[in-house]
Amino acid sequence: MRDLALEPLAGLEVRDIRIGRNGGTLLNVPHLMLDGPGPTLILGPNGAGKSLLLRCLHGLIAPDVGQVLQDGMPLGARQKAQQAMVFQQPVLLRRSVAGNLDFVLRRQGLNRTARRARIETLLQEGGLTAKARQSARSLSGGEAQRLAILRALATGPEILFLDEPTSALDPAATQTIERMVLHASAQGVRIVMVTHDIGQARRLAADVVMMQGGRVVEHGPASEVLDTPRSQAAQLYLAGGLII
Ligand SMILES: Nc1ncnc2c1ncn2[C@@H]1O[C@H](COP(=O)(O)OP(=O)(O)OP(=O)(O)O)[C@@H](O)[C@H]1O
Repeated sequence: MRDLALEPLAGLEVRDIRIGRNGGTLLNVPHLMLDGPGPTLILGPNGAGKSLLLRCLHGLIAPDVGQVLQDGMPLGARQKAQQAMVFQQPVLLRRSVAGNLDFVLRRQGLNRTARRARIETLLQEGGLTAKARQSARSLSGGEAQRLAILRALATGPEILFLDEPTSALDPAATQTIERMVLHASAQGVRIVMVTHDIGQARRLAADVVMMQGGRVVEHGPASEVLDTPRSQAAQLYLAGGLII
């Protein structure tokens, strides 16, 4: 486990990334630094470029120009191996709940005894102990998302990206996942999460990135961005105005 007193969270920096398609700009971020304690919540209307930014940060998409740096180093295999991502629709293997976790732990080279112990801890963290032998495909939406998060955490990431992980879930399931996210954050994992839910941003975020039209229109402490937004785009979005 990371010693939080000695070791700061892994930092992310965006340097002038741009993505264009068919003559239009999908993403244009001159600079963005995520080096605070987090969690960072990315907010904005549909099509604002939130998922694209997340995918760039995770190295799933290479920008046309520009760079993403992790702790000052360009994203390479080593940096990507320190990151994990959870999608809106959890992607699970056709195995048991425990089998899904065992799969990633095996790839990390853990022996059988170590894997068992780690699986037990993870299942407890996610409240899935009773479902260990059940097929992952038979889980409810909230349970499946919990397992997806546990599997992402099983790799021991320094950075966890989450793309609207609770958008299809009810308040109770959302609350469980928010607790898991905050727990991971407290353990020293940098959290970068996309949401449409302003309440969720208030509950979780240390800092908020507000996006519109492929651009970051505001980034700052959650209280500042959510309570006293400077940009008109953020003011409208937070007031529930229709941004078309
Ligand atoms: N591979 C691609 N090719 C072309 N256009 C794309 C591609 N991926 C995303 N886009 C476009 O880029 C824009 C931003 O998409 P993105 O998925 O990042 O939005 P978002 O803010 O996450 O929206 P939502 O809240 O609806 O998920 C959209 O107009 C989308 O259609």
